[in-house]
Amino acid sequence: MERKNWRDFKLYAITAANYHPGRSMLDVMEQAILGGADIVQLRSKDASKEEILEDARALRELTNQYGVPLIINDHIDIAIAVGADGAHFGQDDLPLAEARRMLGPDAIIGISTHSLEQALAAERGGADYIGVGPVYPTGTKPGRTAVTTAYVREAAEHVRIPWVAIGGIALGNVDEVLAAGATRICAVSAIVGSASPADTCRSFRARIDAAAAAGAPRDDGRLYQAAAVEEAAETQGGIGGEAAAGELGSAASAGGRGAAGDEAAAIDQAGEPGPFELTLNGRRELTTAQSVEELVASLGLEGRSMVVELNGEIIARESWAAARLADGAVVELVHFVGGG
Ligand SMILES: Cc1ncc(COP(=O)(O)OP(=O)(O)O)c(N)n1
Ligand SMILES: Cc1ncsc1CCOP(=O)(O)O
Ligand SMILES: [Mg+2]
Repeated sequence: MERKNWRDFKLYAITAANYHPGRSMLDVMEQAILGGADIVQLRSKDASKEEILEDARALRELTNQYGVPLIINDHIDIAIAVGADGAHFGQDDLPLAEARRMLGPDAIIGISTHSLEQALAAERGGADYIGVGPVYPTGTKPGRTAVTTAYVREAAEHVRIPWVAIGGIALGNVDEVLAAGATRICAVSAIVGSASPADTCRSFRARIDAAAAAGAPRDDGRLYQAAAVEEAAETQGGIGGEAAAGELGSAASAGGRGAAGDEAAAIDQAGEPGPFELTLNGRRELTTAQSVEELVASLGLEGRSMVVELNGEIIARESWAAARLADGAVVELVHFVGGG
C-alpha cells in the first residue's frame, strides 16, 4: 500500500469506544478510513494498559493495511511497542523534548494547544503538528473551555507547521471552522458515534475539499485570497489591506499588467509574476498561478480526479501545464470526492 505524505492529511479520526456500543473499534475505524479519514489516533482513557496495547496492535495492522498513519495518545511506551507512526501529547503530558528523545527524529509528534502562545512554543520545540482546540464545548472532554474560532483564525494566520482543528466539530458546524481558516479537521464523536462513520467521513471530506476549491487555503496555511492581497500590496508598493481586494485590478494594472484577456500575467519589479484576477467556479479570485497545473496545485488539489474548463474549453490533464492563465480567465473546476 502506497503511503502519501502524512502532512497532507485532511481528516483525523480518533477512537472512542464509548460512542459505539455494540460495534467493534476496528470495524468503526475501518469504516472511517474507507470514508476518507487519512490519519488515525488511538485514544483510550479508561482501558487498562494491557487492553490499550492490544487495541494498538490491532489498529496498527489495520492502518498498515490502508497506508494510514497511526498516532497513539498519551502512551509513548505503547507507541514504541507497536511501531506507531507517532504519538500525541497534551500540555500536561510528557514534555515534547523528552518525547522526541524517546521516539526519534522520524516520529510524528503532535501537541495539543489552546492558545497561539502554546502553538508557537510547540512549533519552536519541534512538534510535527498541533491540535487547535477545543474549538467548541464537547462531551468528549467535558469542562474544557472552548477556544472558539478566534483561535482557529489566529492559527491560520501564524502557525506554519500542520495544525488540525478539534473539539465539538460536527457536520453542522464544520463550515464555520473551515471558514475561519482550518484546512484539517479532527473529530471524535461526530465520526465514531455516527450510524455510518464512512458516510460521515465522506461528508467531512466533501466539506473540506469544497472549502479548498472555493479558494480558501494555501499550502502555507494562509488564506488564499488574503495572501494574494498581501502579496499584491508588497509587489505594488503598499496597497492597503482590505481596500486592496476591491482595488487590485487597477492597482495591478498600474504595476504594468495588461487588461483582462492579456496573454501575459503581471511581472513585478523583482521579476516575479504578480497576482491577477480570474473567475473560479463563478467567484472572482486572485491568483499568481501561471498555468492550470499551478492553479490546481495552489488549491491543494494535486492528484485529484477532476475536470478543468478554461474559457469554455475542457483542458485535458496532459495539457494543464501548457494551459496558461491570464487576467480575466474563467476557470471551472469540478473535482470528484472519492468514496471507499
Ligand atoms: C489531534 C489531537 N488534538 C488534541 C488532543 C488532546 O490531547 P490532550 O490535551 O492530551 O488530552 P487527551 O486526549 O489526552 O485527553 C488529542 N488527543 N488529539
Ligand atoms: C481529545 C480532545 N482534545 C481537545 S477537544 C477533544 C475531544 C474532541 O472530541 P469531539 O470531536 O467528540 O468533540
Ligand atoms: Mg493527553
